[in-house]
Amino acid sequence: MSIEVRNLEAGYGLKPILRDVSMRVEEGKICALLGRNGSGKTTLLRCLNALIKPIQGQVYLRGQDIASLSRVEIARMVSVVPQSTSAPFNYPCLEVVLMGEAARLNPWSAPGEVARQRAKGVFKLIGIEHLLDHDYNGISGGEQQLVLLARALFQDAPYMLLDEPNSHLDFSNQHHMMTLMRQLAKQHGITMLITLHDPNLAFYYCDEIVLMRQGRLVCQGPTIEVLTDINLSAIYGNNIQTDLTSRGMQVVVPKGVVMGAVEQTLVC
Ligand SMILES: Nc1ncnc2c1ncn2[C@@H]1O[C@H](COP(=O)(O)OP(=O)(O)OP(=O)(O)O)[C@@H](O)[C@H]1O
Repeated sequence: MSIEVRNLEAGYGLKPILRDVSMRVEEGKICALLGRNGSGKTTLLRCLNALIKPIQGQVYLRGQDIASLSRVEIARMVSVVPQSTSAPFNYPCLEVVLMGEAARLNPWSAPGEVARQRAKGVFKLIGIEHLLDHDYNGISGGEQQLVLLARALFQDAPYMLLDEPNSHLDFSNQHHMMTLMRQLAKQHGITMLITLHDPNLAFYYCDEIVLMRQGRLVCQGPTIEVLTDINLSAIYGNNIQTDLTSRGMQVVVPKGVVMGAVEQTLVC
């Protein structure tokens, strides 16, 4: 159940964004994709979900080249939590989550009572039962993100791609969700790729890190080995560094900030 990318070159139209990207994530691992805005993280996730066809190179899921799989076969294997929460539809949240069943249904059939009960179980797991009957477009951005996460969990696929799933979540929900993701990856062997902007979330919850810069993979490896000061400044510039908390936890902090006072101008 690994994900493997070999020598991938891909982009939009004739413009390549990703160049020579090769990586592998083993079953049950959570891998964080880190990189600055525009470095190609979302584009890579789109390739893994076959939304973008590579110019060169291959993506393998379960050892199968996804170019040989149908859309339905891919949808049965890959669930996605997209970056944007906006939707052209305005269904009740329960119906939005039930859409996660689409790839398993016969044409013109609808999810039955068993599926509905299972979907309600996912709402409970995430702690959003109160949203079941709300209209999707009538809830907050963070609540929409939790509903999309519920849809991905309900889809029950062996691969999960999450594009900044925390961007609208409050501090508590960010950690609740990442803890849940980690439990699911470990208990059910789900392989996850997740784009993050907070390297600390990667430190706490992810097994591996892929660092990207300008469409290229800079390095991949175990979190503790990759999130070094040298690698972080190669990606983000020299205004952040690693540090140890009084409890011995490794964290990433801005340089030159002491108790709310900026000692030096942050340099990007
Ligand atoms: N639909 C598109 N058509 C053309 N170019 C695009 C499209 N989407 C993204 N790009 C370009 O591809 C590059 C990589 O974008 P991508 O969204 O993959 O970056 P990212 O690392 O996910 O960024 P962010 O952290 O800001 O979400 C950027 O230069 C972007 O402008």
